[in-house]
Amino acid sequence: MTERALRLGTRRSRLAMAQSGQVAEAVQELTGRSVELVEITTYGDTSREHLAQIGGTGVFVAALREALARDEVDFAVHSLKDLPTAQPAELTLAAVPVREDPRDALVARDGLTFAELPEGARVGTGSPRRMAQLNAYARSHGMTIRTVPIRGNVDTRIGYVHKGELDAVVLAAAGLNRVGRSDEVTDFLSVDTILPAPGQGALAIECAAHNASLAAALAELDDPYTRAAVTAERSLLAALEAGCSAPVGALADLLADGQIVKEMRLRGVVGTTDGSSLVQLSTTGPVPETETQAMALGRELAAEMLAKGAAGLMGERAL
Ligand SMILES: NCc1[nH]cc(CCC(=O)O)c1CC(=O)O
Repeated sequence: MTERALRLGTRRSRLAMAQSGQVAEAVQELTGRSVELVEITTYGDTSREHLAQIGGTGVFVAALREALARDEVDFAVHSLKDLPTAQPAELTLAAVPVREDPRDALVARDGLTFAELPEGARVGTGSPRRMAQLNAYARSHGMTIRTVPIRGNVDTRIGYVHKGELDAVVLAAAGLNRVGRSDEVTDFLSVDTILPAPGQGALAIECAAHNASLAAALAELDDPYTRAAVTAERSLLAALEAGCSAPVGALADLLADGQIVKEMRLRGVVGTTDGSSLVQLSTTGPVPETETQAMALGRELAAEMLAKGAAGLMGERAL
């Protein structure tokens, strides 16, 4: 008996197709079953409103999840940073593969780096997190930049620079890599300066909770360190009671002594979009071995950030 093809639900954007295509190949290799891509349009793809105005989290994710719930597809691939922090009981986060480059990247005219941007440079980003940190960095380095809210897919955003409408745009390095446009990057923004969104650069592979055999097969693609890191980052986000459009950056990484992994570090930042105030803190702990431990690391840092006034800085977000 030949088993039917596995149906992978995907958004139609170039980025979604690229990441779904890569996962489809890996799953095909793993299971020996063919994988068919099923295209699904989400509200986040069709709306021209600014992401912060569409409101709530998960605009890119909801339609894929509905298709999973209706059994129209067997599994779905999401950008982990687009996933709401609450996991629905009927779905399993079957795998979090090894994370790609988590950094934000600058695509600027004339090959400019961020430090080389001229006085008053117009920098496009729709992300309050990026605005807050870019403006804070500029302030502390005596630069003046103007952040300009934009949205759209990778090609649209890069287009603003090529058409001369903006001096630069900021995008996730991982997204540019996945669609084969990393050659456009003129500067990679260090995570020491600009913390990425929780989960940035990581993928989430989700299937129905009742489909235990598929979940077990997909789990082969899981990377425990990436999963622990993104779990801590998302736990921080949830404990701050912030969503994916909030000005929150977070990154967990491993601290090693030579080859020996010693601890996990979690860094977090919250700020006002004008960059006038930031709360930026870091904590370290033993490398989490369970989801509970990873979540505790995130909650611990959130409590410290809230004690330093983080909540007051998130109030202005437009929802
Ligand atoms: N918010 C949209 C989004 N969701 C995931 C990525 C790509 C990178 C990733 O997987 O983190 C992007 C584009 C961007 O932020 O530039």
